[in-house]
Amino acid sequence: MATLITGIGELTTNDDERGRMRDAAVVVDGDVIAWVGEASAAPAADERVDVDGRAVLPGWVDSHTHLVFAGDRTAEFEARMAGEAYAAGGIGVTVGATRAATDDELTANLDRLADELLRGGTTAFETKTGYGLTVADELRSARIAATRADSVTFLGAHLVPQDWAERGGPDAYVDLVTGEMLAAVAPHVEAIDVFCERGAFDEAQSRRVLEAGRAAGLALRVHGNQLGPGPGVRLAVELGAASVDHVAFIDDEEVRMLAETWHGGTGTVATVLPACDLSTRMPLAPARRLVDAGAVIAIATNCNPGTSYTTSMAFCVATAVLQMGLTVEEAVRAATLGGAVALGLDGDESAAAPVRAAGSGERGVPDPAASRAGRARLPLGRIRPGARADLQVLDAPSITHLAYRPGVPLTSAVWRAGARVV
Ligand SMILES: N=CN[C@@H](CCC(=O)O)C(=O)O
Ligand SMILES: [Zn+2]
Repeated sequence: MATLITGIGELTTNDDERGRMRDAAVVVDGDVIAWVGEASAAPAADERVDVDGRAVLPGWVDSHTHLVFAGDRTAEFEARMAGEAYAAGGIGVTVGATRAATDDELTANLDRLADELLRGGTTAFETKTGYGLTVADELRSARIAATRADSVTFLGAHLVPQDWAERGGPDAYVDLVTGEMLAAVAPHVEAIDVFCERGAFDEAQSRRVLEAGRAAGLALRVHGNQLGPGPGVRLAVELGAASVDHVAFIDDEEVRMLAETWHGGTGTVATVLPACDLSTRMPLAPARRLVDAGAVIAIATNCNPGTSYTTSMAFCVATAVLQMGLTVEEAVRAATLGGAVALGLDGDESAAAPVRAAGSGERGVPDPAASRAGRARLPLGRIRPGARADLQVLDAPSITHLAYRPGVPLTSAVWRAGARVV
């Protein structure tokens, strides 16, 4: 059934050919965008929805979340607001609660947060394992994640579990992550990630994890330069990662390296996580410097109970404009198309492929076994014919109101894969 969405005062397409349009209309047919143009030239459709001059933009694509977890870290947050610094060890609190939770409890929590994302206009999201840290718990986390996420990332290298201190320590745990754990989880995920940071995994351990993931045909992601300067950005660029995330402590040379990855058509996305920077009282990632240098950025929530317990992409976009110096257009593009590019789901050759042969500039061919069931992937992040029909309506005349009226829930209607869900 085809639906004509008309009366669009301002349409943000992210499509280089169409840009931002006034007095526009969109036809949704099945799960795809079938037509985009001037409302006055719109074709007939089975159903008609008039948004009465409101702004329409693509659904948010949240490319960095940790939604398979149990428990709460309010006490840690209160201590942080009283001056205590964030430390990776807090992850262990959530690991304990997650291991103790049933599948139903983890699924219910994921559903609660996925529904919250949707109500806020997020029509596609990635989520990670990483609070199980045993083969069985990482495998069940990946399976539960796959029930709702558009992309799943294996983060067995999130923290060295306490019980490994006397079982050979970090290197022995990395043997498990890159061996039995990866073999079990790889068929259920699209990417592998590592927390390359003091208190988590060092450069050599991170390299081992990423190289094992690449050999399994997975896309690479890195939690890098979050708590201080470190090897994460350089490692991500060297190994052809799809994204390096956090990048709060990054120097001019690392900014240049990230921008340079895009000179050959593919590249490593720099994902900024504003809500996490604020919640951990860390410096905000230099999004303005990254964009000015020609890097491709994404904005994501990093929703997790430890450092960023929010599902609001609108809050992250407003913060990116008000505090990180981005224009509204840049922030909206980073929170939609940027996320899609980071996930290799924007449908364009220019995107970071799920797997990129390191250093060669060539695209690796994703190992079909590495992505779940080889599901057909409609392009995300743009409103143009052939894209998945993911769009949101703002109760506002323009996207500027996302920053002009920060904290106000402006998303008033959402279509996901052609179905109206809000
Ligand atoms: N830094 C690593 N992982 C999460 C934090 C996880 C936690 O503290 O529970 C992050 O991206 O911020
Ligand atoms: Zn994270």
